[in-house]
Amino acid sequence: MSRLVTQGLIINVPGRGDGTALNITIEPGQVWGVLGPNGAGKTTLLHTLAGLNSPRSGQVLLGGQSLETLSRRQVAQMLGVVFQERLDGFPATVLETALIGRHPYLSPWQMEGAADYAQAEEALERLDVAHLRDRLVSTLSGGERQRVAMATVLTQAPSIWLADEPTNHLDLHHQSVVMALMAQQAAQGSAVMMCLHDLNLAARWCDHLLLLYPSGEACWGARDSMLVPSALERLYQQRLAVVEVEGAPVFVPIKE
Ligand SMILES: Nc1ncnc2c1ncn2[C@@H]1O[C@H](COP(=O)(O)OP(=O)(O)OP(=O)(O)O)[C@@H](O)[C@H]1O
Repeated sequence: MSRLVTQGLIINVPGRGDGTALNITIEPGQVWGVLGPNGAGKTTLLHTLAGLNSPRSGQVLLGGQSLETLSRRQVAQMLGVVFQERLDGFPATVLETALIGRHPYLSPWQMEGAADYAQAEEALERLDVAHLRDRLVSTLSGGERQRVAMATVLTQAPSIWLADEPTNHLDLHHQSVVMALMAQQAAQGSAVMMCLHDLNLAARWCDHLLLLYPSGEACWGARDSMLVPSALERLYQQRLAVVEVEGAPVFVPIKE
């Protein structure tokens, strides 16, 4: 299992000062949530951790090796990304899309085998989209597409998950399904980091949080040390009321 480490990482958000250098270790078994308002740089951070954006300075280590020294194939065998925006215009069925998750393990012209199909079909079941296996992804609803994207990364079976708003478009039940899946992946030894807009899902399911401010300032640590109402109010520029439900805090915006 691999850990993800950032050393003095400054993400490159155009026109913004450097802010806080990120020195973070995401250990196998941990579930990290990245919180911050629109434009704070959450997606930029995730893309930088995946090697899709270059950092302004510092570096990212994947399984002890600098991301820059690894091939895309090596990266894809360790790290899976659930993107916020997807180009689903390519005409592929749900099953064909999930099978893309096996490509990092196949040689260029190798066809997927029975074990690859079994893994993809199991992932589709897990995300409640098996009944859609022969449908074109372009014909699916927003929530169905989101679940297919999750199933594709589950088929990839990465030891590090980076998920950008994985509960986007999902109804309440499927939000829980996805968060439980992330927790289960971590319990099985993966390291998970996800950007979330829902503070309450983060409070319930994440064990570590990174708060990212629009200035580039950041702080991170164990969940309970980060869920400080005054810090969250400053983060979102929004007054909050806090109640406790089933042992977890629930944050509600106060009507101004
Ligand atoms: N190519 C670009 N050129 C100029 N500015 C950019 C570019 N890409 C991103 N930005 C800016 O960088 C900032 C961070 O964007 P990013 O998408 O990382 O934020 P975010 O925290 O994920 O936001 P959201 O919550 O809205 O998804 C934003 O202000 C965005 O407009």
